[in-house]
Amino acid sequence: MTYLGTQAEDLSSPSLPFRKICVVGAGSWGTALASVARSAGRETSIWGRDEATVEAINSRLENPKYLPGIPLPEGIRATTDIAEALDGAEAVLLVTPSRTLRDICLQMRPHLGKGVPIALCAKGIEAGTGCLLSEVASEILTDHQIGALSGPTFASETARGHLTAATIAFQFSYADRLDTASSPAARFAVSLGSDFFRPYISDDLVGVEVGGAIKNVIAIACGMMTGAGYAENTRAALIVRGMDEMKTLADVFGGRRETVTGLAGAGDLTLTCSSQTSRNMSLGVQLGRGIPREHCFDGKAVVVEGEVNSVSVMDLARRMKLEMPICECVYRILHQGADVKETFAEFWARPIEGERRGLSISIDRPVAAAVEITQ
Ligand SMILES: NC(=O)C1=CN([C@@H]2O[C@H](COP(=O)(O)OP(=O)(O)OC[C@H]3O[C@@H](n4cnc5c(N)ncnc54)[C@H](O)[C@@H]3O)[C@@H](O)[C@H]2O)C=CC1
Ligand SMILES: O=C(CO)COP(=O)(O)O
Repeated sequence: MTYLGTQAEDLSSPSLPFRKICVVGAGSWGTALASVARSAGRETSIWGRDEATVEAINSRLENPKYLPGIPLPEGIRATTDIAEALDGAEAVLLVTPSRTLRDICLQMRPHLGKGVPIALCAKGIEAGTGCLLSEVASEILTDHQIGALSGPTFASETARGHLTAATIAFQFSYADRLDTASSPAARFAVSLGSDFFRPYISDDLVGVEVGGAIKNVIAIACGMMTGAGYAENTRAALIVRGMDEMKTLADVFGGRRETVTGLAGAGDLTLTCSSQTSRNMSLGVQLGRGIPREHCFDGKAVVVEGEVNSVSVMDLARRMKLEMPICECVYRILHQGADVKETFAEFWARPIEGERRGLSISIDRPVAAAVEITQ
């Protein structure tokens, strides 16, 4: 089996799949991942806090609240009891929204088996502390290896069995490097891989997490500009300038730029900025069309990670004196009442600058042209 390294290595021991995987969180992505694990042949449990959802998964093989009409494979055991869900689990996929992470880790801690690795599947940066989610989890679950699973993965598509690729990242310990096949990343990959789900392995946890956290904020920006009438050229430009902001943050945390151009960075950014299946993009489109926030999604509460995370990202950017102008536009519109059209008009009228950071050029534009945008 060949996994990591610049030279292909032949590993004598094959990776051992986890016997039982516990998915914590029975929303759309948690349910889709339980389906992935079960379809790959794993014993699979899923913990959810909603009795009705748990009951429906067990009795009807469906999650009517989050993935209505999508059949789940037989044999997923759903429960509202976290101790029962974690009992005997050799690995955990943690799939509740980013703001709940600290609390869920504390709930899980007494029930986790010794050394069970945990892959975080939420996307974000903790509000207040500016910590990556892996830093939060590592602080609480000190005896467990913490990694992340991320990539261009709409839950409804994955659950329907559409081919999906994702990155599974864990920092590699010295022992992992000696025996790559036994590393948590490799074991998660062989445990989840199937004819429709293709995991790629990475040892750049930070790069993967930064990609996931920033892409949602940029997707809101793309949505806002689409809703406000900007065209495809502008959206493509925004995606790539957004990737530049990912690189800025990856540099600060010690992530790799090549990860930013991989599945969990460019891949997820492209997906999320191209489709209103994305809740982040969709929120942006609605706001760009002038729909007040309280009326977006017909007034329903929907998890929009980029909305909360624009606060933590900007907080971090300010503290570290980083320039992240697109994230700043989103923050100002969402949280300071700035106008969508005026804010993005100002953004595109910034002084001319080098495409690459570090190429130190800043030229004031000679003419301030007023451009009327039409749909
Ligand atoms: N839906 C998708 O396509 C994908 C989502 N993600 C990420 O997965 C994470 C979860 O999102 P979704 O599953 O989409 O959300 P969702 O809205 O479909 O479900 C949220 C789930 O979290 C639970 N929850 C909410 N607050 C909780 C709390 N305080 N304690 C315990 N459970 C709580 C809800 O009961 C529900 O089961 C997010 O960070 C999202 O960015 C990542 C990849 C794909
Ligand atoms: O992360 C996702 C796809 O990879 C889901 O995006 P949304 O949270 O915007 O729906």
